[in-house]
Amino acid sequence: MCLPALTASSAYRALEAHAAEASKWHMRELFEADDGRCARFSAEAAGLLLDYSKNRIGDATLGLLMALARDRQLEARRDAMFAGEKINNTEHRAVLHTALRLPRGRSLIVDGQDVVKEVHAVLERMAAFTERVRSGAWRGHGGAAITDIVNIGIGGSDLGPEMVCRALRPFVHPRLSMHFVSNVDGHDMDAVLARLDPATTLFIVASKTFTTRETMLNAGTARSWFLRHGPESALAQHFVAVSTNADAVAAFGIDTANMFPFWDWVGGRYSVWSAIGLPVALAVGFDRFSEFLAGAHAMDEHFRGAPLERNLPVLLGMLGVWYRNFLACPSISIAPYHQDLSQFAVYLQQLDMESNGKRVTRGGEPAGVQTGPIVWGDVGTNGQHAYFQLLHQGTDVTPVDFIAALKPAHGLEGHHLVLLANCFAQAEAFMKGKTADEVRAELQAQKLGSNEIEALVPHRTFPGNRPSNMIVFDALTPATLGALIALYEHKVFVQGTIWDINSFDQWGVELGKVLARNIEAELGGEAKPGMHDCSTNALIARARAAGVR
Ligand SMILES: O=P(O)(O)OC[C@H]1O[C@H](O)[C@H](O)[C@@H](O)[C@@H]1O
Repeated sequence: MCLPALTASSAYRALEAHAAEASKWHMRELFEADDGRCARFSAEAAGLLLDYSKNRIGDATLGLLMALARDRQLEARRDAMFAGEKINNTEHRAVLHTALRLPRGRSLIVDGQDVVKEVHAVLERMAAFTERVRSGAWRGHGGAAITDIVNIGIGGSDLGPEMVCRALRPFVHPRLSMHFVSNVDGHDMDAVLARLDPATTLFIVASKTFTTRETMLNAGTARSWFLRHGPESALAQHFVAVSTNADAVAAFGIDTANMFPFWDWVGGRYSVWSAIGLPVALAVGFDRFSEFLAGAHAMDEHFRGAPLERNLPVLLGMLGVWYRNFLACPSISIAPYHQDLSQFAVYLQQLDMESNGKRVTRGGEPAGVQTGPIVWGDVGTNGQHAYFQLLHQGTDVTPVDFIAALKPAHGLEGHHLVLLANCFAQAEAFMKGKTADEVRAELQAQKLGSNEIEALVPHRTFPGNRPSNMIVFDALTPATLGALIALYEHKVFVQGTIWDINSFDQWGVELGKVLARNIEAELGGEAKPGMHDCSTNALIARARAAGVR
């Protein structure tokens, strides 16, 4: 079932040899020599255009990358995921976020159950519930319509719905304010509760396991706060749950009639398409939520059916492999030139780094090559005035994904033109750079003396040859956003397949959780301070002395 070592594959070795050659190329020259480069290195699907021409590649590079993808059985692996095979081998689970966006009427049998039927049964309940809340038919205990919705969840039970609600801001119901509390830090809950009227607030407790310490503590605090203002009999009007764990939901005191289920084959970081997306459906309405699912489904169909050479997730994924494994790039930066995508990089951090931050293969052998990159970024143009300096002139090469909508959702004159100009200019500057001769000519025109010119030349020279992808779409709609997220989900899958790692478990988050439980008991005085290292012991003692509780 596991693949042979990646470095042993002839396609990998051919790419190593090719990289030695390709690292001598400069993209400026590649563009000068080839007018057809942009047309050849662009592809379109599900409303997204991917222009990947500003990458350090030639036709041979792509040929070799696709050979590597085939060598790693990408198509068979992809089909196994879509078919519901238990590809999450350390948890013996299928990986079926793609089934969450299958249209009604399709069928997919997993363990004897038609998962599409189950999915649509929950979607129908979500549709009915969201309609009642949005229309005002669902009322708080004082008889008034809901005005504020607070999602309490963390990780995959927070990042997806929060990012999507922000991204679809222009579509949000005018009566509804959306809030997201994730951090166990009481400052988070405190700041949100201070703005709420308990009589018109609806809490969604969202947790796949319904055991996550942060979420349970925050949910308990929210419930106590509510009970200080409203009767216990009204809890059901103000608390609903989203989970796979009905017993724990009932034990918490939420009527399971007010629980929206999902399934163990939905990974937390892939769950925004499930009932975890309830805040999205409430905010923008069920029809828009359906469009969001349809956009992702369109990308699924593309990923399943398009030839590898024209396949957006495959291209994005294999370009990432090229930089990670052959050109030694440790991180990638995400630059959405769209304020409503302000949470997109944070969302991708969990999607990518929790999926591919693995050091062993599915068979438990050392991965043997670098795996998932560090993912970071922020919206443009803000990033330009913060960290783009390092991207232009730092010692590491960081590939950038630019993301831009051609049409804004606002009518403010002039802004969008300046925004897009900056986006395109940054990508051009990364690619072209500025040579020493260009700097000299510029400074001579300013009549600087030759000594000063020579002193400034190294500082003002840009090496260029810095890669970027440009992802462009017409406007940020539910459908486009669905396609965009699915594009990155499948990109992560492509890379996990090449590296032969399990992209769908996350054992790395466990150790800290266990240690925190121990220290929690010690800080609370329920357990004697344990035999930690002297640093941890001293920190515990200091916090106890400060009276932490
Ligand atoms: O939804 P929950 O079960 O509360 O889990 C919330 C999050 O916490 C875990 O520690 C995992 O790292 C995440 O993958 C998950 O999304």
